[in-house]
Amino acid sequence: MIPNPIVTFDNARLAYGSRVLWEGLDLQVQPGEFLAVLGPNGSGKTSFINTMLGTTSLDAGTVSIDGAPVRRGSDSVGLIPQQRPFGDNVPLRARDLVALGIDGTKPGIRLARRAVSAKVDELLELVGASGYANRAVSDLSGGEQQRLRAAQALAGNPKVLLCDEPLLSLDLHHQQAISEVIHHQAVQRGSAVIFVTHEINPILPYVDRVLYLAEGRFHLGSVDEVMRTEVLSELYGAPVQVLRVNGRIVVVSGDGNRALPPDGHDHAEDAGPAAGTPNTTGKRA
Ligand SMILES: Nc1ncnc2c1ncn2[C@@H]1O[C@H](COP(=O)(O)OP(=O)(O)OP(=O)(O)O)[C@@H](O)[C@H]1O
Repeated sequence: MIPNPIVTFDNARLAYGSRVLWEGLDLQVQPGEFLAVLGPNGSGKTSFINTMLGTTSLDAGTVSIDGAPVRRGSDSVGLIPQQRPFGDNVPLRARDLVALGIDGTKPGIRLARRAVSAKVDELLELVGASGYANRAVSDLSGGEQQRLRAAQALAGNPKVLLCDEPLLSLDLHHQQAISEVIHHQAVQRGSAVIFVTHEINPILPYVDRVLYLAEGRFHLGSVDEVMRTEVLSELYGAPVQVLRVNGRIVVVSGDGNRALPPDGHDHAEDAGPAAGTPNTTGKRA
């Protein structure tokens, strides 16, 4: 039996002024599903996440979580936000930050201190952060802080786990480890994972479907359906080649000379690739 979807977009549209980011989006995400969201800078990936957090409103259509209209601060939704360094004045240790994900926003459901501490230890271990559990958050590197954000989001065991470029500042080893932890959350605990990324390769083994946003349009389907030369060329309105190299996906600009990340965006050159090619906190909101 197919379970009820946990996230449902119905004929959804998001525009800022005259600029349409996406429209006509019908999407149902099932518990345990892993959805990757790709697209070039400014295509609307973070805005898509924000509509599920209730911090950005659709201008047509609906989005619901667990059968109810989206609302801010829902316990059903967890977020690993885009990386922003914590300021020097954050007076927290690593373990305090993770603990906020357990009891920070739930008056009345406080666990005994010892239980919280054990749970924090478990989460720190999961993301490979036990070694700096007692250090001040503001003294940690970007990647170390990002692993804590992942632990904090997992602490609430959310039905929907929103991840906004969670691997950005991580080294390869920790990209792999955090991807595995997030996949485990989907498979073992049934969270629907919605994972915004510029780099699909670290999560390629786990992705069930891809939502690719570009040029005010989108394409939704399996990796094999979406990450294809014809599909991405049509989406961008310019020639792109999608290659598989040693199990990795490489997107190459239309002239075939330059490899781009799988989102088609040339991060080394923000003006975009060669002419004629695609240009390409805590806990809950
Ligand atoms: N509140 C807002 N009002 C007007 N424009 C906005 C607003 N929020 C975002 N935008 C614009 O909408 C576009 C999409 O932004 P968004 O952050 O969703 O893109 P993104 O795909 O996540 O980009 P990136 O890959 O760079 O993180 C951008 O051009 C951005 O400037």
